[in-house]
Amino acid sequence: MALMVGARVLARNLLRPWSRLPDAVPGRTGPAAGGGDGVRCFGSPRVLVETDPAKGVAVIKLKNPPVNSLSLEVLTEFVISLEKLENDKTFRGVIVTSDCPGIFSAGLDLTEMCGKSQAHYAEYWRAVQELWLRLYLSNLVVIAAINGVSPAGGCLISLTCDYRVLADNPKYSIGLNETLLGIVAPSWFKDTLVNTVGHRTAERALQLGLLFPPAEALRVGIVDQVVPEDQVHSAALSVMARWLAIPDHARQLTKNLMRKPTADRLVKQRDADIQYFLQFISRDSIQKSLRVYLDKLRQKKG
Ligand SMILES: CCCC/C=C/CC(=O)SCCNC(=O)CCNC(=O)[C@H](O)C(C)(C)COP(=O)(O)OP(=O)(O)OC[C@H]1O[C@@H](n2cnc3c(N)ncnc32)[C@H](O)[C@@H]1OP(=O)(O)O
Repeated sequence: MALMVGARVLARNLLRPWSRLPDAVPGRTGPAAGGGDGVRCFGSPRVLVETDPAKGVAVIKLKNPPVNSLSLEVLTEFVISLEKLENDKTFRGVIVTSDCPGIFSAGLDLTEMCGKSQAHYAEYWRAVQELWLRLYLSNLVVIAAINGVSPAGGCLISLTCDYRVLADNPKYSIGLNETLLGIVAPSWFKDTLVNTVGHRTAERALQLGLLFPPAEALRVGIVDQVVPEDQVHSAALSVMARWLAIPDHARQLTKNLMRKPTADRLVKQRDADIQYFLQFISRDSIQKSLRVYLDKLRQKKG
């Protein structure tokens, strides 16, 4: 029942025409919209989309202050934005970045996984799965312009992209640090990391919950390029041009060839994966670990 409710809510959100999103920001054009002539902006307050139809490129900027945690709303709005871009033949590539200074994304929203109902957990997890599947198999060229720290779910978003550019700032670490929270990265998080850095590096990184600073992130291959902070966007655009020089059909089929077997493993057992998540996240010991971790984050300021 919980699964049906979750699926219904997500389906309703996904099918909702863009213009009727409650928070939709009307399209703006031109320099005032934050770009040069012809740059159009649309999106929702938490997921901004700037498009440059002439270049066929869009920029998705996560804007969920203070830390761009991936709440249910963010996940849903992200999927809707991506779907809208994919359905518009004008666009061939998208850059994913952050509008929150110093933070790419703090990962999954811990408050969505703590002290909530089973129905909520199911709905939330289905939304996490949906975003991963959409990004991982997107027909668009997807480049991550990582302009801030990127733990756990933030790292996962980057790993689904075709190429990762990281800003060279020692504070901007990236990795799947789930074990540090006393939780376990699901198998498809693990698969995404293994496909990027190889088995041994992934095993060590996952067990130790490693967060790699830029130079090390480049060395192990969790990112493809490290550039000065003020060049992240221009570097992402240069990389995009290179990827867009390849004929779409050949690149898309090749991407599918490389990624479909991994995605299919989740697609074939989505409901079982949700059930596993429900059982895991509902355990008293896991809820306690998450509460302790959240309290520690909150007390940091005091
Ligand atoms: C089968 C189960 C699998 C589950 C998989 C989970 C994958 C995940 O993604 S779990 C999330 C893992 N994320 C993290 O470990 C990151 C935690 N956050 C941080 O380390 C820091 O916040 C930061 C380095 C990202 C930013 O540090 P900064 O000093 O700028 O900000 P803070 O003062 O720490 O935080 C501000 C504010 O935001 C709250 N917050 C931080 N992270 C999260 C989060 N992931 N979810 C929800 N809320 C978060 C933090 O508690 C502060 O809240 P208050 O303003 O209320 O104190």
